[in-house]
Amino acid sequence: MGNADIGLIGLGTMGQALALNIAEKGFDIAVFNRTTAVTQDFAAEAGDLAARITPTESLEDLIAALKTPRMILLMVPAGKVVDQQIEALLPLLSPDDLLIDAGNSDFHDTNRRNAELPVQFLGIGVSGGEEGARHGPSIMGGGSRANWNRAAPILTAIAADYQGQPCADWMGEAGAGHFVKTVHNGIEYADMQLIAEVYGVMRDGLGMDAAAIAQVFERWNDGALKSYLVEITAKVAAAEDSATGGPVLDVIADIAGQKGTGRWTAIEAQHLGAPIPVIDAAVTARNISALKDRRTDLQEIFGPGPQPIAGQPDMDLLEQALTCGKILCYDQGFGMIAAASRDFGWSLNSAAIARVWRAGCIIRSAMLDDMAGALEDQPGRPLMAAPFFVDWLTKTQDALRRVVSLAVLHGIAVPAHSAALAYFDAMRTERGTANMLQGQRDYFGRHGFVRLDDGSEDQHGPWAG
Ligand SMILES: NC(=O)C1=CN([C@@H]2O[C@H](COP(=O)(O)OP(=O)(O)OC[C@H]3O[C@@H](n4cnc5c(N)ncnc54)[C@H](OP(=O)(O)O)[C@@H]3O)[C@@H](O)[C@H]2O)C=CC1
Ligand SMILES: O=C(CO)[C@H](O)[C@H](O)COP(=O)(O)O
Repeated sequence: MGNADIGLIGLGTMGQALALNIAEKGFDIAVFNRTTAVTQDFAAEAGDLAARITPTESLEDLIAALKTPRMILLMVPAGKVVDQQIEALLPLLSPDDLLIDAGNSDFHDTNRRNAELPVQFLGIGVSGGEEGARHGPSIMGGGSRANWNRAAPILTAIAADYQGQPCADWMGEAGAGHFVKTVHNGIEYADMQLIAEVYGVMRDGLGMDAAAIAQVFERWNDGALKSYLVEITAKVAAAEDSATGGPVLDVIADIAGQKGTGRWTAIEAQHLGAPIPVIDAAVTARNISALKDRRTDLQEIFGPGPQPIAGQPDMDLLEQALTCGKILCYDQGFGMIAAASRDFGWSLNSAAIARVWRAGCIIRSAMLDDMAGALEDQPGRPLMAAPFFVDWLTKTQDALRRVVSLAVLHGIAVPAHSAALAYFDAMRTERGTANMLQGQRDYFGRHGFVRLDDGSEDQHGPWAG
């Protein structure tokens, strides 16, 4: 039996940063990577922390380096790689040993692994990118409470700290942690898309250059929108390209990558019947961004969409529209979490989730603390019905309406803002238009409808013949 408190497999961007973080917090860690040279370089560059790190070159050596019962964290790409890695480990493990999958796994896979594996298992969502992993990520745990309690001393020690509280918590059984991380990433996509749309209005509608745009986002980061994403937006906009001397932004191709978690959120929301149109719009916007050739062709046919907006730029209007869109996007994310909690029997605690997202993760923001408070005060109620957010939505909805109108009239695509506004209007409309859908369904398929006047079900209209 070895001395290491935990093992880590996968010394990529996240694995290396997590391993150093774990060592820095005083835990002995043994590490293994498929490519041995990476392990050797990592150990050689670990500096003062090297004393707490045991580099190993085979899974057998890794296992031998660990205290029993063992705890091993996997930080490898999601999907087949996780299954293959687990398969390779299983013959070396005992039933009490605990495997922790810390990558961005599909929560359905985590449900399956949790049910099937002959060892202990946790699926945890880790957010914060490389910097977060190194100095304090946000951690969303899923699996049995007992297994969480086993890993919690290490996971809470390495997590981000929000005013003395660790941003690491148990979300629920089985795949609950990876589910919450998936929704986190869906919100991340939406938050980023809302920001990118405001950038588009500034650049294409108002003719602002990257430096001016950077200054606006920097200022906004002192207000209601204070957040990591707004902070880095200002930095991205301000950065200079060494080759051209111009803004880096101007040389970055307008084609967004995506590894799939935003798409998973959109797909899962459809299964749950949970409306998340801002997240859907953000995923679709990334898909459209990838159709560069088609966009180039169509611009030649129709001419460019965006036209200059005349008049004085009103940055306050944009700030309020972005704030309004953001609140509505989070309302949708927490609505989806509530739907999953009901359907999967997970008892997900929305306020606790908001608390875990307050620091360390990519979507961390000042507003998440207000959200945690609002969700705590009114469990089971939508975020947008909480008095604090009712005030915000009341005072910013007009700006959202005006920015969407201006953008639409000037050919600037703002799908996430438009989706947020349509959601707001639809959600506060008691008498919607689905009576027409029901009439159509009954007309062509005798699907039946409910009568409003007496509540009778499976009624049919007078269209037979
Ligand atoms: N990057 C980020 O910001 C974040 C990433 N994540 C998630 O963390 C996980 C790791 O991401 P990241 O560190 O960025 O990825 P990297 O690509 O930087 O590293 C991948 C690691 O997995 C190992 N690996 C790849 N394929 C295999 C395989 N077939 N068998 C064994 N080992 C393999 C690589 O080893 P080798 O050196 O041999 O190639 C490497 O150590 C992913 O699930 C990702 O989605 C989560 C939050 C944030
Ligand atoms: O999980 C993350 C942040 O929270 C990862 O950075 C993830 O890769 C981001 O998603 P995508 O690559 O699809 O933009």
